[in-house]
Amino acid sequence: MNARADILLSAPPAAAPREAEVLVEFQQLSRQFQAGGRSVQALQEVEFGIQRGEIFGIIGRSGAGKSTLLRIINRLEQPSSGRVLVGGRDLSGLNEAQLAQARRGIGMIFQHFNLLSSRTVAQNIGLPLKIAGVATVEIEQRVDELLRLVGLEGKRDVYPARLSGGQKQRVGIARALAHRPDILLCDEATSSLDPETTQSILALLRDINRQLNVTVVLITHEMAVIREICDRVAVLEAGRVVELGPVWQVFGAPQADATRALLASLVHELPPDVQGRIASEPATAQSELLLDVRLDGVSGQDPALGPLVAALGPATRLLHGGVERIQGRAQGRLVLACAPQSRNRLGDLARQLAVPVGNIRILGYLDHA
Ligand SMILES: Nc1ncnc2c1ncn2[C@@H]1O[C@H](COP(=O)(O)OP(=O)(O)OP(=O)(O)O)[C@@H](O)[C@H]1O
Repeated sequence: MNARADILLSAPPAAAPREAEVLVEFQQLSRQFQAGGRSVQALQEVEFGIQRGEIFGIIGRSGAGKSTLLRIINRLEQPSSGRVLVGGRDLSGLNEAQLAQARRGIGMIFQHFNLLSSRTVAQNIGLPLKIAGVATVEIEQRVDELLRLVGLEGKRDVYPARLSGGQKQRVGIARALAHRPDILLCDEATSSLDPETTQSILALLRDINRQLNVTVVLITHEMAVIREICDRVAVLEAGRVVELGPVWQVFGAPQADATRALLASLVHELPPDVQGRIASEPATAQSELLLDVRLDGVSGQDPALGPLVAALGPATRLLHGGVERIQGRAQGRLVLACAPQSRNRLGDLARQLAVPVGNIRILGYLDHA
């Protein structure tokens, strides 16, 4: 699907070298809510900029303020104090018509797609244009371009109920791009999709970003998504930005406790496609048991593969690992996938590797559904 976005939708091509132009700027932004007679400080003195052309991630624990921050960009929420500039412009002084016009430059997609079930794919995509009073012929033409962009040419007249989750999100993306926005806000856009579909939607978002130079701002609970496509990331904790920087830096050497806690799911350094498929229970009979084995020098030997397979069964696979010898002892880590029944043989495995059984952790189950 990646190649789809080479259809440039009659937009000018992205300039090759991107200049660091700040497109969204938060200035001393705070937001309070009154709930049940008490005040909740959802955002506190947030101050940073998002550059044109980047894919920017916002992460944080539940309740940290991510949605509020995202929704303030297109004024679905209002700041209590401070300012947000979009393209150098403060949207707070605008009347309704001006705000509607400004919002056309900011598309948004959602976790649950928010499609109208009584409208076809084409009607859903064309709706923002219809509302804006665009002529029918022009809408038809634009909808065709957008259908090609998201790879849904064959689904023009289908109703949402007949689409898969990934296809629904493609419709959501097409609709969000109808007005050729500069910014695309993504609110947990892949959180209800399976790992493979997530990858294809991320590839589409990346293509849209690169080919159309649309700035993407996304919030997600999935750290693997941030690692996969974001250029920079901000970490929110109790409404404050506690860390911000390029993803390689923040994920490679997290400074804040909040960041370290969020990244705990990635410490095993599994490839993103594996990371996204780990579940706490086996989903199907084909699901594999995933083990993390720490070799901490107790064993004097490098782990031999034969006895390891003898303990866990012939279907055992090595997914990730590294062993080094320090002062003649094996140190390292192995991540193994094996048959779920091997769960009862962890004692054997510990004996074969000459490690305490506590060095073997069950990470979960790898789903192949
Ligand atoms: N309309 C509202 N009225 C009252 N409190 C609100 C409202 N919207 C958000 N809050 C509160 O503001 C804080 C930040 O909420 P927000 O939804 O922005 O966090 P979040 O990081 O997006 O959380 P999650 O990951 O769970 O979606 C929370 O304490 C939340 O309960």
